[in-house]
Amino acid sequence: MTGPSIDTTHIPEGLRPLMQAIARGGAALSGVIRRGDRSMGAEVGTNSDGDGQKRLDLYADALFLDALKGAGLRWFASEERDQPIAMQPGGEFALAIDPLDGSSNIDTNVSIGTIFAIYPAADEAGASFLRPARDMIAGGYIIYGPRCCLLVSFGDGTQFYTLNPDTGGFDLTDARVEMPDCSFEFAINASNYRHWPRPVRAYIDDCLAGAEGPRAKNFNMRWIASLVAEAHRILIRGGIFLYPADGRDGYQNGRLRMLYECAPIAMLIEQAGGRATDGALPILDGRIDSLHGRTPFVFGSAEKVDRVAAYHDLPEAEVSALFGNRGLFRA
Ligand SMILES: O=P(O)(O)OC[C@H]1O[C@](O)(COP(=O)(O)O)[C@@H](O)[C@@H]1O
Ligand SMILES: [Mg+2]
Ligand SMILES: [Mg+2]
Repeated sequence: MTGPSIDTTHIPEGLRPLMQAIARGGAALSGVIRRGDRSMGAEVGTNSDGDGQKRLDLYADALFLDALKGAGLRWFASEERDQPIAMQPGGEFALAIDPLDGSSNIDTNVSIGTIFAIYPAADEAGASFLRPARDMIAGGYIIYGPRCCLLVSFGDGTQFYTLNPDTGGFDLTDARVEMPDCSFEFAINASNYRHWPRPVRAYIDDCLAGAEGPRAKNFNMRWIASLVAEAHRILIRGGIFLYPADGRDGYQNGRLRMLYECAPIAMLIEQAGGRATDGALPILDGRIDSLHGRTPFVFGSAEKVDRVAAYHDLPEAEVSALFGNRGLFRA
């Protein structure tokens, strides 16, 4: 793939070819999404984890695999593939990707995205990916919304780029995003309330109790069902996102994947001044032990994420108390 890509002024030199390839892939995918071929939302298979795959999931996976050829990658791991793929033998980097995040929104023209994490390559694919999340060299996402934007962190702040429709390249919008916290919004799939662990129920109960409850504040709720879109909103105006473990079969570690969903989003959020945990411990302190492994995920404004962790430390009597009696958490 050739053509315009991304303003490289703030991108570390060694990562420029790879970031240019990712940007070209993202711009190309954005064009396909904009054209709106309705067959892209069709269910065409299932991945190794049993998740349904839409035509656009597989199209995006193939598109990025092709776009990243010759960009210094040794290993390519994708949500849509059972095993990593070997790329250039001398490549310096290993890239894990969720090529199309938020697939349930394809048909409805709601924002969807791509998430990626870049690690230093080891001789084996396993050693490249199954390592502490803090080894990540870069984490980022592309959001295909009313505007197409690319956010990336190389470990020194979070950078924000916007696709320029006139040039087809990504222009720098903000070299260092700082997440404000002007929002009392939480994002969680509330239909799973009955399956949540008690500390999560207690936290949400207290938000729902509003001005009359222990938080003494009215909260607002959002659930887009596209992790990238929730992350983008929270980076722009603050708030909190939770996808906890729950009692449903197969949800003992929640729904979201550590390698190519939670770890890169956690890096972007931390680097913008926020916090990202599994409910208690920082995601980036976690160690990935299987390619498609899941983790409970809580991220957003530091104070809100810390408060969720504190609910996990509450004595059982406090967690079970009706919100009005949860004395420790009066605003
Ligand atoms: O349908 P649910 O359970 O609310 O889950 C929504 C979550 O699932 C996801 O769509 C999973 O990602 P994929 O679409 O890449 O499988 C997230 O983007 C989103 O946060
Ligand atoms: Mg996803
Ligand atoms: Mg996906």
